[in-house]
Amino acid sequence: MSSASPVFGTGGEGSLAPSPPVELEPARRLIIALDVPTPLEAERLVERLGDLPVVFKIGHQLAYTGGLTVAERLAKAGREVFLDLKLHDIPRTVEEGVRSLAGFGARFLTVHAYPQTMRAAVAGANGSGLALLAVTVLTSMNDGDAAEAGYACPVAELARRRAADAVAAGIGGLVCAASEARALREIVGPGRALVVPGIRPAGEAAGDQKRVTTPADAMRAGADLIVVGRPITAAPDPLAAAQAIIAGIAEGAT
Ligand SMILES: O=C(O)c1cc(=O)[nH]c(=O)n1[C@@H]1O[C@H](COP(=O)(O)O)[C@@H](O)[C@H]1O
Repeated sequence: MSSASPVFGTGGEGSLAPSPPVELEPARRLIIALDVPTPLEAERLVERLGDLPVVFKIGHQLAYTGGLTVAERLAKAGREVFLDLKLHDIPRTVEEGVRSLAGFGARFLTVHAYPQTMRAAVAGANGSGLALLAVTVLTSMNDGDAAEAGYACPVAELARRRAADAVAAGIGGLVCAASEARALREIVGPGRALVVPGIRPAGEAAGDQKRVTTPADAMRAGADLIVVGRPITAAPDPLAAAQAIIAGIAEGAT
């Protein structure tokens, strides 16, 4: 296992192999969402966070203003990078898109948990170091939102179904809410990463998130890594906010 893959080994299939999780220091379990408008602001934020060995996530907001270049620079500097592009398209487009993204040196890439999409992504990532994470049900959704989108089952059941589909497709990890983490662990076993967004330190505004949990509770529920955006990016002192969250990770992991 290389130092660039501290959580789980790569399966050589573009996914994470079901191997035992490795002990990780708490900071390595924190994924910070660089949800800012420009590469310059992203780089300033990274600088303010100093040498904390966190994972940096680049999503839609930053990717469309040059964020892939930021990803490449961070990866070249030895930082862990997560491309959160949530791919979902016809199989060929997904497979070739993943193949193109494999060149940026990122460690993680998200796709939506549709069987056809996941199989195509696994094919595209084959032979690269890119670990695929399938987004089960967005943490901004509750049962009412799932019904509005045409799903006849609660989000917890939809997440379970998608987790099973992800295992069948050979995907190595899932993005899920902490409320589903225990049930999904039963489905995916110990070797696949559970990545949990919707994290709010006690007392912080949920904003558009509907299935939220504190850092410590997410770890207690079985998260391998947690994703945090606004509680850090909007904090007056992002480094202090990140350190408080890392303390919560350590508390929940013991
Ligand atoms: O894939 C993700 O990272 C993701 C999945 C999900 O279900 N919910 C979710 O919030 N995210 C991402 O996690 C981050 C959460 O940001 P905050 O709500 O600001 O902490 C955002 O970048 C979202 O795009």
